[in-house]
Amino acid sequence: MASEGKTDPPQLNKDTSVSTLERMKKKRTPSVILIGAGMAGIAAARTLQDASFQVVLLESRDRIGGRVHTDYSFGFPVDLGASWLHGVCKENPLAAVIGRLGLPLYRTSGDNSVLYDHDLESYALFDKAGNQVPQELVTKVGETFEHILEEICKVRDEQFEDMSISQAFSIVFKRSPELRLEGIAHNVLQWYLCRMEGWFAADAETISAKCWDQEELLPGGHGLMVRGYRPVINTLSKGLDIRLNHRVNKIVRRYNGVKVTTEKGDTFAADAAVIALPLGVLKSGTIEFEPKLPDWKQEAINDLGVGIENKIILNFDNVFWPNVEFLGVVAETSYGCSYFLNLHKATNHPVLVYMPAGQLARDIEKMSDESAAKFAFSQLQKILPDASSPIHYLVSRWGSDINSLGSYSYDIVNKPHDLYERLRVPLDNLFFAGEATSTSYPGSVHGAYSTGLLAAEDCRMRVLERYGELEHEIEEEAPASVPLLISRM
Ligand SMILES: Cc1cc2nc3c(=O)[nH]c(=O)nc-3n(C[C@H](O)[C@H](O)[C@H](O)COP(=O)(O)OP(=O)(O)OC[C@H]3O[C@@H](n4cnc5c(N)ncnc54)[C@H](O)[C@@H]3O)c2cc1C
Repeated sequence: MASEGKTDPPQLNKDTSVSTLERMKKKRTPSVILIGAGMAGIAAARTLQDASFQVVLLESRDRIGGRVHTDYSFGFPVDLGASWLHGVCKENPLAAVIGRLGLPLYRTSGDNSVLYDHDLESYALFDKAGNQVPQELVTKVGETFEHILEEICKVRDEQFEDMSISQAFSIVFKRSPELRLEGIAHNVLQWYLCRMEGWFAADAETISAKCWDQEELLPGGHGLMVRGYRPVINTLSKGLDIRLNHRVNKIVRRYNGVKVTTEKGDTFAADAAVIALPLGVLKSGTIEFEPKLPDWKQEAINDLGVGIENKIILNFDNVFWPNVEFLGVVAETSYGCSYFLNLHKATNHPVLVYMPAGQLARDIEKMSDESAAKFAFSQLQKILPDASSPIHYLVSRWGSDINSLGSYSYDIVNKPHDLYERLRVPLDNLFFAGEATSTSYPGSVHGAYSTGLLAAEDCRMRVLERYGELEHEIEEEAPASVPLLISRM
């Protein structure tokens, strides 16, 4: 049992007879400690509790959900963290939960598109003087941007060494000077780059050209969770033993179990632990592991990238902007560009969401909330000089929040894509989950969810195997054995 206090899991004496041992094995309920009550930790806890494990979930914040954070202070839900379901299709690991809850989705893009694709989305882009960029030009530059990305794939396939997306851009421009656009078209191209940087929460100078497209894109396009992500978290966490304000700072692993200690000195012991902490927290070195993590695991933590994207949510008393999904300001550099998601389209509430990423997000985090909101509003005034001031605002700080220390993971230049898998691989009775352990869907909610399920299953198998219960389970549940398909006799 995972118990608070200074208890270790039961130790077996050397002279324990086999029959006593057998009885102990049968009597004990397998136990697990989950660390981090984000989507991954909650998914793992739910699965293990449903598999009759004794479960305790330790969470450092005074709330659950982690980087899923729906705020209700405006009188309606708005997401400060994740807000899209990437891949509105039945193959999405979260589709069943979302479907069962009847939660509405608002699609902002079509099949097989990443967020910076232009199809199906409606944009209104403006220059710094407030002149709207003609729509044909926006579409045309969008096509050029896609063409450049195709050329980037050719360039990187020819080279052994990795390079950044911005280096790859330069090579493509040298080879095909006609793709290097001028004037306002150049600025629109920078805006597309700015959207791409938002997707990775990182600057083009750091994103790997070899790996930028390695994640798996589910079909169905991207759907905004109209009522926020919170109902999903609430449903999955029902009935779990969650201890809020429990910041873990030490994890000890022994052959017969794990011991987890919090900042306040509370100790929990169990057969196994699932670590579902953000990559940024693991990178910070604030969690002591005993014994130390092996080099290959520590390298995965060090070498995976973690980017920053934030949201500055502006609530107005009326809608005075065009009826499009995205409003954007184009500029000479991607750093100078900006965009707003028009939540009014999806939710009917007069809300615009400003979303800076990479260095810009880092710079804005240095400001007070008030200054950050003013900055976002000043960007809006470039488009609409007569814009009325927001009545409320919310500002996220995912980069400096000690509970996240970053928004989500991405592939940095010169580092292999298999780092996600290395981060996931268990160490004895320690299992790892979280978006940064997902090779297929890193940086997403459904990715975090599926890693939680996977870690739970690995944990269940290992712990039950240890107690010899897996054999019984298999005997009981699958009496008629199905022959294995063996291709070589
Ligand atoms: C601004 C933003 C926008 C995003 N947009 C989208 C989107 O539209 N769609 C999408 O699919 N994904 C999006 N994402 C990514 C998505 O939110 C994450 O991939 C996912 O929520 C991560 O879940 P997780 O369980 O891996 O980590 P987390 O949700 O971060 O959970 C980890 C938990 O560990 C806790 N913790 C930290 N330190 C400790 C400690 N020492 N002891 C105990 N607990 C600790 C944290 O408080 C947290 O609750 C976005 C993220 C951000 C920040």
